[in-house]
Amino acid sequence: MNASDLWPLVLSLRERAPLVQCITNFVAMDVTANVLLAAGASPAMVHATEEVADFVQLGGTLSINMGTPSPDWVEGMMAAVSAAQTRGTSWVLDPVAVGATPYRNAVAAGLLSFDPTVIRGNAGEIMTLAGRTCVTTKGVDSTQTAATARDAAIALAAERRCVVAATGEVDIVTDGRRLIVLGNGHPLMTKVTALGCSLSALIAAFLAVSDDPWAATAAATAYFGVCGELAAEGAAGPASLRIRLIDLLYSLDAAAFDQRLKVMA
Ligand SMILES: Nc1ncnc2c1ncn2[C@@H]1O[C@H](COP(=O)(O)OP(=O)(O)OP(=O)(O)O)[C@@H](O)[C@H]1O
Ligand SMILES: Cc1ncsc1CCO
Ligand SMILES: [Mg+2]
Repeated sequence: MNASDLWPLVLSLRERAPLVQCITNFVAMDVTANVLLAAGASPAMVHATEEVADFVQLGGTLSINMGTPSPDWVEGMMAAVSAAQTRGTSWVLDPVAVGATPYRNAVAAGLLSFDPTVIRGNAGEIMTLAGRTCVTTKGVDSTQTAATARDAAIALAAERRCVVAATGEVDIVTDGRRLIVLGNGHPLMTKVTALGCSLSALIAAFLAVSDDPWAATAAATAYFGVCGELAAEGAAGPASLRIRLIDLLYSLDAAAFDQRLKVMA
């Protein structure tokens, strides 16, 4: 995998503007919708139990994020993933802070039973889902490095027959057989909330433009990492990083992507 394998998916996304249905948390909604629009996708934040299954029939992909769960929202998530499974819709699970509380663990287990196409989490979340740790997550932020999560990510992907992305200082994307390690991004990205949540939704957008969920997840993660790194380098702090990231997702060109992409393995 290199830039010339991944970049065509970025172009497809910009050309095709796929619909991405998101049930995400209160913190992430605005930045997620803006990230998707800047990258060329068409976001819809739709969570009411009464309409989520009908919305799935419109033919978009789906991103489910359990960052601020409550019973009525979880009911909507379950109705959406059930409809997605029946229709064969590709969907992404972001298991925010799984391991932190019994409630979150139960929500994650319920969602997992509907076979996500991709699970994207930080290292602590991926290790928890793989049964490698008890409570090592510090709320929504990870206390683990993605490199530590490598074996857990492979095991989880194989067990669940899905793609797993474990993000952090390096990003690992695996389907249990194939593995790519991406070295882009910047530590300042951890000072902006919900960038991981936004990446999960961006992965859902890329799922719409590729038949290979592993390649789609790698492309989304690489593109986001390169844009985040470039955004951080010119930023005065977290707030300007956020704005610059949205601009770069909109304007990044093939030459800059090619020059910056760090495929480490
Ligand atoms: N130390 C770091 N160095 C470089 N890039 C990083 C670092 N930590 C996170 N990133 C990048 O930030 C983005 C979000 O990943 P992260 O693992 O922080 O998600 P998260 O913990 O789920 O975030 P959130 O819950 O706030 O949405 C990814 O693109 C990742 O590569
Ligand atoms: C800060 C925060 N709290 C619940 S979800 C969320 C966004 C980052 O995951
Ligand atoms: Mg997260």
